[in-house]
Amino acid sequence: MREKLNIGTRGSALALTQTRQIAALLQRHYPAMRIEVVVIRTSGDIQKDVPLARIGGKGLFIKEIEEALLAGTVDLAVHSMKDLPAELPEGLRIAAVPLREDPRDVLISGTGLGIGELPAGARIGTGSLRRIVQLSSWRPDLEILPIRGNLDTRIRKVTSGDLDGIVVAAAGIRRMGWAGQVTQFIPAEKMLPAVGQGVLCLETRCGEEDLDAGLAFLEDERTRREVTAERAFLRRLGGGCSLPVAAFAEEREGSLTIRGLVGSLEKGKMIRHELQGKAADAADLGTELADALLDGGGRILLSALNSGQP
Ligand SMILES: NCc1[nH]cc(CCC(=O)O)c1CC(=O)O
Repeated sequence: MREKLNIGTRGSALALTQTRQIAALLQRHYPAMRIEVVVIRTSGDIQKDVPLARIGGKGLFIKEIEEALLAGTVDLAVHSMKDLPAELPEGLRIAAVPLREDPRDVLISGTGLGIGELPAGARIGTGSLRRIVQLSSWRPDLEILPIRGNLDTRIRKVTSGDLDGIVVAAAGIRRMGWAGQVTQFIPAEKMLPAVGQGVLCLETRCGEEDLDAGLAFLEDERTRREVTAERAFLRRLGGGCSLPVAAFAEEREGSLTIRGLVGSLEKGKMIRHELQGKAADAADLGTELADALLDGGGRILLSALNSGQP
């Protein structure tokens, strides 16, 4: 392995925690290596107050980090897989996919009541179309309010009483060591996770085989196949993280089950589908699931979304 490694990351508390965890694993594996964490500001960090669904671009938390990779300023980038668009820029690759953290969403509520028990009109914060669609299908009587910002500022909206609850990813909460604040771990049946949720992505430049070989000890092959299926699904739908779509693959004993969902702007309306097949055919299963959803009404839902009609 190399003598020196520059790792690029966003500067949010969660991104830094994730990156430092990877850096610590690398340092333990390569005690003599000099590792530097380089913080890079991304467009997503700069445009802090604009709802993500409105900015709508793909890879807002990624772009500047990928530019630094391509320019050689950093040799490795650590991202949340969920923030990574389906298509990678020419010249970059996913070198390693570590073991998936908890893929579920969680509710943090001030009163300790779960989604099923919240009173009508309870004010719940989330900016993600995927969560809005599934929440309003489950509990059309809740008031859903857009929020953005880092995890700690979101949690403060609950402790201050501004909101009755927020829905965020379990993985971020667990990595920060805040699982004690969770009111409810929401089962995937009720809230299908985003493509890649709970997974980290180690991205490098193509053609640096020594580096990729040196990172291989961090790879979890099962997580890689699950993410391969989910990202093939996303690619077929043409998506980034701002579409109201969800997909969640789970591998057991060589068999892969992938569940997908496409939502609409019409309150609570969504379509779901599920496929099972050989784990070795992960990418094909994801693509097939996307086609089944597109043909089963998803194409109309997504085109209405692009034209701004409900
Ligand atoms: N930029 C949003 C984002 N990207 C990754 C995570 C959580 C960690 C993960 O899913 O791996 C979050 C925050 C959230 O959705 O609560």
